[in-house]
Amino acid sequence: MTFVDTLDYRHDNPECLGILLVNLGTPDTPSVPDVRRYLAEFLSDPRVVEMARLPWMLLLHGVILRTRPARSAKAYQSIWTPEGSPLLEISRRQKTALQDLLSQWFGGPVRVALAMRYGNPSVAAGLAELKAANARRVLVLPLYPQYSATTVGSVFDAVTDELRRWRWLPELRFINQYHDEPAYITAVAASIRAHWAEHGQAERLLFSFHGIPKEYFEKGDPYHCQCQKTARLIAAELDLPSDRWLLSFQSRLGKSEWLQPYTDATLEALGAQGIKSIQVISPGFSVDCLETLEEMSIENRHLFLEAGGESYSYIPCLNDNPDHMQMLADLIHRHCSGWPEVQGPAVDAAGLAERADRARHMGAKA
Ligand SMILES: C=CC1=C(C)c2cc3[nH]c(cc4nc(cc5[nH]c(cc1n2)c(C)c5CCC(=O)O)C(CCC(=O)O)=C4C)c(C)c3C=C
Ligand SMILES: [Fe+2]
Ligand SMILES: [Fe+2]
Repeated sequence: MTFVDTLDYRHDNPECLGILLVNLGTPDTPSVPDVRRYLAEFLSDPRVVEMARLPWMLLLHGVILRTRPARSAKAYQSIWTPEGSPLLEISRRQKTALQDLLSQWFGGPVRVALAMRYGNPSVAAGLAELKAANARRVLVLPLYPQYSATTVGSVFDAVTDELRRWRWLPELRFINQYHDEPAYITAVAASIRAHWAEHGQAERLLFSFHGIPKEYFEKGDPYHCQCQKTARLIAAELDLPSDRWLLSFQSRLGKSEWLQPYTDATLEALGAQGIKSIQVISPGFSVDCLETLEEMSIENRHLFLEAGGESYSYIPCLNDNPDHMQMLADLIHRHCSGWPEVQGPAVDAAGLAERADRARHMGAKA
């Protein structure tokens, strides 16, 4: 076994705190070969598809990777921007904003790196960036508000698989979820209120979360419960009565049953029941991506309008808005408590409260 070494080790190398942000990942380009490469990595992950390996690999390589990439590439092409994939581009902006905030907040040097669970920049590259900065302590933040083994569990696997190869391990902490963080709930509720202020309130508000196979939930994945709680807390923060909002699960893949109710069927049913206006939001995604910009914003709009609905609006993810960045910086700050770089003159409670006020003010203007 050869390990990843630290050949430039010196006693007086300055240390820093490392923050590794990890999101799902995206193809390098929306071309069919790049989408196929990305899907092959994604769908080979046993956290994502738990089927027995041999039959699944035969099905994946024999059927799915011959058909799905063309369809998915078309969907990616419809959302691709001059800067590239929205998921990666917005994640980069989040990284820059968090680097700025945390550099001000922490008493010592801090380095924020961005990684994608599948595709690029890889988890190994993100960890290598932190290693090059001599991060002796690393906090991993998977950018998923709700825990699922398919997402957060898989980030843990990727991080630990890479670190198993290192000679000198950093101290490691791992954020598991933030589905009921008060500042997260408040930030999502504020984005809904801002949408209402501009466009008025629809008859229904639909919270749509990415689905997972129902079997995973039955085996103890807490994702379903955390989605329910997120939605309930946001509705409570908005004083929205229970008959005005609904929760559903989107993006089902394959033939097995996933978490119900499904978003597409819910929208069709609402249209058929005579509901004319709906606003939809996806509080399970940290940034806008294929699943929100194409599926929620374009495809599902057609379903609702064809079913008799008249007005459909998609409320964007929090992305890099200041409330969101403030909330994530605060989450990181708390999870780093006790580590040497966190102490020091840069942070005290009054300073933090003042910064929170400033960020809220910026958010109100944005
Ligand atoms: C087979 C299984 C899948 C499971 C389980 C799953 C869970 C899951 N995914 C997200 C977040 C995202 N998924 C995205 C795209 C995407 N998801 C799957 C499959 C599963 N996801 C596929 C095959 C794809 C690729 C696109 C396609 O071919 O349909 C994305 C968007 C990526 C982008 O580039 O924009 C996100 C984000 C969560 C949160 C989750 C479980 C909780
Ligand atoms: Fe997915
Ligand atoms: Fe539940």
